[in-house]
Amino acid sequence: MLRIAVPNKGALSAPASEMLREAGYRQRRDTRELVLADPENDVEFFFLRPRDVAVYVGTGTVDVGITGRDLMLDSGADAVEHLGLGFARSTFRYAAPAGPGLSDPVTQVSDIAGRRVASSYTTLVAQHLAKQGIEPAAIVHLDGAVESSVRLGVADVIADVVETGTTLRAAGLEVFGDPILRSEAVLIRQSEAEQPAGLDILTRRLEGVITAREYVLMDYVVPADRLEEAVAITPGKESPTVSLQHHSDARAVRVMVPRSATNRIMDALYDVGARAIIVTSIHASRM
Ligand SMILES: Nc1ncnc2c1ncn2[C@@H]1O[C@H](COP(=O)(O)OP(=O)(O)OP(=O)(O)O)[C@@H](O)[C@H]1O
Ligand SMILES: O=P(O)(O)OC[C@H]1O[C@H](OP(=O)(O)OP(=O)(O)O)[C@H](O)[C@@H]1O
Ligand SMILES: [Mg+2]
Repeated sequence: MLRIAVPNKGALSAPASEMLREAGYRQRRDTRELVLADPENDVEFFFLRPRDVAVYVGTGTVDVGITGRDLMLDSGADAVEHLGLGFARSTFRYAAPAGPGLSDPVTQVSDIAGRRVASSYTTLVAQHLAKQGIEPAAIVHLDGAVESSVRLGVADVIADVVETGTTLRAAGLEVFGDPILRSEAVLIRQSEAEQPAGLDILTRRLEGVITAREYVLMDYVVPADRLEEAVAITPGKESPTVSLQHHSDARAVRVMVPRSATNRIMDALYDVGARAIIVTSIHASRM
């Protein structure tokens, strides 16, 4: 039975369970449940703190887990990324007070030398600064609400998860330097261990959900002499399916296109003479 760790709280918890449910697995109804067996699919779920998922996977106590790339790297656990899951995307960045009237502002990474940095991801920060030869005065570990640390006087700079930037702005902070890391939810497994039985099925199922989320199905009709132009716009994941229209010699095309580009592609297809362009959501897929 494949043992899968899933975050029990926080930003990753609901979308992780949602993805597993879409992939056909049982998920808990009550957030206090800590273990859930799904014998039909030969898997067992362990609901653990997001930070602890990599620790359990790294020691082999569970076979695989869902966590954030940032959390996995910060944990130092003996685990590797098996599959990017495409949700909980964020950046991990430095930020400091900004604006006119600051006597000695921090505006670039080298300015961190001699200052105090607060973060929940102190291993990531220490590694990043060490690599650049920058010595901070201190790296202060906080559990959360790191954005408040500067105002409250325990740090001069923070390194934290940024998605929309709303939390930073509310705290009067501004990012500086390049992102330390781009993160998303990932499925992880132990580094050197043999692939556990059942992981291939879980992987295909999750990939199926990701594809169904990222792509739509597009159908259109195009005059035969413009087919090549249309296919150049919609090359598909592998290749489009082209058939003959029944009452004319126009071509009917069915192809997968990235959901985010749907309208741009429809405009471009229209310009090369395609009509009856219809977009359909993909409910499930196995590529
Ligand atoms: N606003 C956000 N947008 C996208 N991803 C986020 C956001 N906040 C956190 N994450 C991601 O979620 C993971 C951390 O989750 P979360 O913040 O729930 O854990 P935690 O801070 O350790 O736990 P908690 O805050 O519940 O004590 C990281 O991978 C992080 O990149
Ligand atoms: O850029 P934004 O869209 O504002 O999102 C980023 C914020 O979301 C997370 O906080 P969370 O809610 O997990 O609280 P925490 O800091 O207490 O962990 C993260 O730690 C940032 O504070
Ligand atoms: Mg958090």
